[in-house]
Amino acid sequence: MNFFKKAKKLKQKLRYWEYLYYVKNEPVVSDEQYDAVLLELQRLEKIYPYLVTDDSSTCRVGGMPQKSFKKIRHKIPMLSLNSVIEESKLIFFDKRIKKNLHSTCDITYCCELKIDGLASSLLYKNGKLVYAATRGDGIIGEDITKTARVIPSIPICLQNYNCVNFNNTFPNILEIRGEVFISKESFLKLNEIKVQKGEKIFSNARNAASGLLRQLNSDVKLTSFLSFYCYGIGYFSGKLDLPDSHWKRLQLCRSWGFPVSEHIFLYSKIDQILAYYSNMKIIRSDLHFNIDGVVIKVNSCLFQNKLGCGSKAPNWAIAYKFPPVIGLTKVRRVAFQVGRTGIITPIAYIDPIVISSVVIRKVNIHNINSVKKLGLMIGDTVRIQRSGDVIPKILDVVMSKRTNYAKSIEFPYLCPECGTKIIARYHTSILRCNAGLSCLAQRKAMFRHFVSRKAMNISGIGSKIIDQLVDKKLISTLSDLFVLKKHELLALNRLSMLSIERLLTAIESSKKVTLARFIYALGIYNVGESIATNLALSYKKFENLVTADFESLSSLEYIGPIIAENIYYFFRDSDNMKNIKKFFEPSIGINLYSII
Ligand SMILES: NC(=O)c1ccc[n+]([C@@H]2O[C@H](COP(=O)([O-])OP(=O)(O)OC[C@H]3O[C@@H](n4cnc5c(N)ncnc54)[C@H](O)[C@@H]3O)[C@@H](O)[C@H]2O)c1
Ligand SMILES: [Zn+2]
Repeated sequence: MNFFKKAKKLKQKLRYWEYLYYVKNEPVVSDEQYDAVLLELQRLEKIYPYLVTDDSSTCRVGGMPQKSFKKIRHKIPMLSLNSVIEESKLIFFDKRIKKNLHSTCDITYCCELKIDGLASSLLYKNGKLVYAATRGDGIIGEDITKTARVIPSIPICLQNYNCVNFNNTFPNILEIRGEVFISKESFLKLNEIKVQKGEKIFSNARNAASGLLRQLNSDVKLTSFLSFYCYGIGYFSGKLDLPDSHWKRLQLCRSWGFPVSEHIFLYSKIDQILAYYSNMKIIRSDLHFNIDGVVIKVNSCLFQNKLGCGSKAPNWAIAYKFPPVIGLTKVRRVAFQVGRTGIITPIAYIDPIVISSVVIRKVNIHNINSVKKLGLMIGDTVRIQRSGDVIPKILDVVMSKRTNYAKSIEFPYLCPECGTKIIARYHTSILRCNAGLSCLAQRKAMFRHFVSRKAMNISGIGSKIIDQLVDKKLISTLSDLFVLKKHELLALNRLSMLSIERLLTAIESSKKVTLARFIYALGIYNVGESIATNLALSYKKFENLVTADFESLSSLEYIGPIIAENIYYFFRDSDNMKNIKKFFEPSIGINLYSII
């Protein structure tokens, strides 16, 4: 692949992940995976500067504002931060600052906690809060004024605590910037409430803060779980001259009533900064909120102005992030789970372990090659990493802790669900039950996928109901779901009349669906959410996709020939087409009302 194509692919991938992370609040990859791809793009763009375009994630603040919100244009852009994990890169940052300021002396830095929440901007006119906005894409943010007014630590009116110098006067216009977050305790409470309500829990505290802050109709009780820390002043105007250093400005903000973290220190020697970082890493677990690193900022506002900003981040600050959290635990058993496409995945059941406030009980090991590579045995102690949000992963086996009782893992020869002989493609490391939809595990998985939130989003129909419906042969092809009758549902265990009514309403309203979701819901092999969205955008109409020839499909940049072939043959299969036709018959009437 030429570099231009490669860069284009990386940009598309990053943009899609950003959409899921910032807009949908549903990341599908870990922060490390995202950062690794961003770094790959950065490297490519450094060697071939002509690859740099305005829409590249290396130049943009990722977080396009959601359509459903009123928009607010920031008075000055709200940027992100460049970040480093290695000590050597932090040292290099200090050197670069000195070089750019033509200084041989030490520079004073204001060192702060990097709170893991959402950047927000609060605008005060003559001391009164007039609006609040998210960072959005850095230029335009989402209007969150209503929600911000309910957050207890956000002052509605500025105060004047111990402020001798400013005589009860405030800037006419003052824009405060800070992080909205949820404390560890409130996060747990919030998820308890969600469990009680039978709703999906938030996967981590940042997600929870983002979810609560960006509610369209804010629930006052839940919103009051949010907190705010101020970390700077954006725009200001009026007669007042503000102090000339970032640290003094933070003190002023504190005196106006804004919460400012206590863990803010001024240092000029790099060794002091490294020690600060190490200390914060130690006290991190005792803090009542999550941090994912520290932020080092040039303290002098004059120097900040001289150093200026790039399109994505200021040149005068850097986030020095903590490495991901790792925990040790034991593997108790390994089960083999049959997925929608018959692929059998080893799942390690572990002694439950809490990492970043989430209990982890099982870890997906993907395929038998990974089991072999890890050299994993039952009873082994393993290191588990849960990077930011998403999926936990076994990093390695702690061999020094292996005992004589460790048992080797037996790979199955028969499908654990239907007993069909497994096609053991050991060379490709994939185990697969080829029984297709006659393997009940696969049929159930197909329905679970179809109703899932990112597909048809039919709430109230969980795995247990699907299992019963399939076992009782009430559904066998996807369209059967739409012709389920009340009396059939009444035959299921534990379903009240009310939940049946709700379920039927959910099924009915799922008929109005976007083309992208519908394509994804069909469960074509290897067509995930991203490819489904791209297919919808490319073909615009379902008929166009159905009739697309192989040349057209394989010319798409975002899929390779194998997926193109899967899609092509999926729509050439007479059973598939028979079922698809049913969706659009008047008795069901699926309505593809928009592309994405
Ligand atoms: N997993 C995914 O799919 C995915 C997708 C997109 C982004 N990400 C993650 O998000 C990161 C980028 O997000 P980002 O642009 O919000 O950057 P960031 O979170 O790495 O850093 C910038 C943000 O830090 C916050 N912050 C906290 N304390 C601060 C302080 N004291 N001073 C100044 N700012 C402070 C502000 O909100 C600021 O906007 C990536 O590095 C990646 O790890 C993950
Ligand atoms: Zn099977």
